Amino acid sequence: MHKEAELKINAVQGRVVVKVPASTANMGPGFDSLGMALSLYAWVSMAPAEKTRITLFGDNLDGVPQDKTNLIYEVAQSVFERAGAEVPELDIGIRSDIPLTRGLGSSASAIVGALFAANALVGSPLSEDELFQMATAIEKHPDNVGASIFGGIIAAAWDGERADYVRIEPPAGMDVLVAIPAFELETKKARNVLPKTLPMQDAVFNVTHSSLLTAALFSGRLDLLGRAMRDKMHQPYRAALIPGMETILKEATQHGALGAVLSGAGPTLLLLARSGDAANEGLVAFVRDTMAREGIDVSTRWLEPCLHGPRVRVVGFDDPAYAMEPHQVLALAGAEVSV
Ligand SMILES: Nc1ncnc2c1ncn2[C@@H]1O[C@H](COP(=O)(O)OP(=O)(O)OP(=O)(O)O)[C@@H](O)[C@H]1O
Ligand SMILES: N[C@@H](CCO)C(=O)O
Repeated sequence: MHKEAELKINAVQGRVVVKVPASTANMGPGFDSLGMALSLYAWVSMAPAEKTRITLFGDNLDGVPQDKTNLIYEVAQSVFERAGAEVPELDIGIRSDIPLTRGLGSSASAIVGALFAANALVGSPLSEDELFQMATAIEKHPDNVGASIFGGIIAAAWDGERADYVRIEPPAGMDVLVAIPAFELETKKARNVLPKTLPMQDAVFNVTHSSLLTAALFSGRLDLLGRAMRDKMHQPYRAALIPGMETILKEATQHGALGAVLSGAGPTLLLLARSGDAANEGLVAFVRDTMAREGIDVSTRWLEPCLHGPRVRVVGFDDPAYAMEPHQVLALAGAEVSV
């Protein structure tokens, strides 16, 4: 049992609300390593209860379980177990602007939201690093969870036992265009199409380009992104699952993008562009037209890198918001950018 937890169990008398950013993983060649937090969010509210209740809020959570098989409930229990606390019944509210199974880190945001909410609920006995280690062990790749926890860009490596990372401040003046196809693609399916081994020359291509990309991001060399974001490890194998992707990745820089990649395991495509560039409208049209020619409905959205990780707010018993239903607290949280 975690000693501090013995003293602090149920230290929070109220409801915890956590706001977590979405994330994009890989950034092209940095497979399972490079991630960036995005200005799109999910919220988790959590309070002890007599009987478990899980309330879903918004349009993006269709099919998410509302019983104890829910990912957020399960992850919360792993925090209590680690901390030596017992909170078997929970009142959980979930709201998400991050579409599920689209390559924008919805599962990572749920895991991170659950870890931070449960930890806060029992008095924060686990450090940020412990939460990052747990998140990585659950999600299996640190790029999404690292970005959601630390914000900005992270370069991470996990050897199956410990994950290490360095956070990079995103270069200024860079906007993010996401093109989200109307169809779902589970990470599991998109990993199953990858080969078990790679030709040496492709492995070398990825190591060199991932290093170049990390250094370019670190030093603000936006001019290098188009070439540095090329990949031979996963995108060529996943292209068959996402009609239009190959053309967009190949031609995006001719339409003004700094670089273009598959976001995480897809199917969302992510394009980096200079903020306020006159070419940006044309870039959106190029992406939409290319996908339309393949018969794919796509919704496009401009985002920014998110510079922070989870925002945690405790709604105490005397807070008027405490009497609200979880979804009302989450509606409130959605309106309050400071949460
Ligand atoms: N807020 C949530 N609450 C509970 N479960 C969730 C939540 N968000 C995501 N999940 C679970 O995660 C699954 C999606 O995970 P998956 O890894 O396939 O996609 P993703 O995380 O959106 O994409 P990627 O990992 O490529 O960025 C959902 O089907 C659901 O089971
Ligand atoms: N790095 C992972 C991200 C998915 O969560 C992949 O591309 O499979």
